[in-house]
Amino acid sequence: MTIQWFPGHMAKARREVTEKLKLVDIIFELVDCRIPYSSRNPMIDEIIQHKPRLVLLNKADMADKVVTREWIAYFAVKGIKALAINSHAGEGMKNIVQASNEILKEKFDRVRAKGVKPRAIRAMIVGIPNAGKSTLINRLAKKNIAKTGNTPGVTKSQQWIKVGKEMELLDTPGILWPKFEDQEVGMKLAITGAIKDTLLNLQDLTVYSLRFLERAYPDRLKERYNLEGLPENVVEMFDHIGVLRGCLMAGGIVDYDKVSELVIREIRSEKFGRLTFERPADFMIEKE
Ligand SMILES: Nc1nc2c(ncn2[C@@H]2O[C@H](COP(=O)(O)OP(=O)(O)OP(=O)(O)O)[C@@H](O)[C@H]2O)c(=O)[nH]1
Repeated sequence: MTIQWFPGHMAKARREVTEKLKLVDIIFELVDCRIPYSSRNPMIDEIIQHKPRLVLLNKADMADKVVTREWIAYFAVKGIKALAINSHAGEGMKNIVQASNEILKEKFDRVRAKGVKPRAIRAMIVGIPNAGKSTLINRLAKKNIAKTGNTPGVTKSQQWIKVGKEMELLDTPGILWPKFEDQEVGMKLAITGAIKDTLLNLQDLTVYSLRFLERAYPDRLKERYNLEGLPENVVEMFDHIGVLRGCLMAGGIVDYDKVSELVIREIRSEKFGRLTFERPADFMIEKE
């Protein structure tokens, strides 16, 4: 199921998150570590306002480690604590509890100062479809409560899940829409699997991805496709890959659809190693 983000659905999603905000002390804003800008909801600051938040850079196992550190520093400059996590393998889970305690320390110290023993921290996860919300809930809960899937939009219908003694997590995450109006953002959402390929032209996505690799990871691209230099024209690159990998039609003509499927599959299956599709330096002047 793909969520259709019509204006009515956006308003409903916003209302639901705003309602749940009242129940919690802290928001876990889950984003994809490979696209920390593009996988954020465009209205997130306005929606969560002054509620304390922790940004969780999920799928860090697939992202470029060097760039991940840059993103953590970028958020720190904005006064926002960000952590790299891998919900799939359960890496970074303890850090989430620890960081939440630190963020809420003043608030809970005030309660303690009145002689009252503070209750557990209440948290909720907010993110765009396919960010890994259900996977993270299951990891924090240490058992399979939420339903997961690799198709965007499977998270369904609330109770509190205990995360150790110190935290309680809402079992239903807040699902918000991505910034898909921007075509480049759309490309990055598609290449990381946050939106379905069928929403875009696969050859366009491949051209975008090859240009990205040329710019950001030229050596990996050259090595993968035995390229001595980088062709000036992207069609030449398609032809080269097509011949090299046998993506041909009758008569030896290169099949651009097959080349596209191959390149996209290889990027997604980490044949180019860990990739991050955007760097904080690109966003120093806020686009929002
Ligand atoms: N490699 C890797 N994969 C992850 C990680 N977290 C989640 N995934 C995968 O990402 C896909 C989406 O995860 P879900 O937990 O279903 O995402 P969701 O945000 O609940 O998705 P919706 O229900 O669409 O809102 C699944 O295939 C997960 O296995 C991670 O840290 N690393």
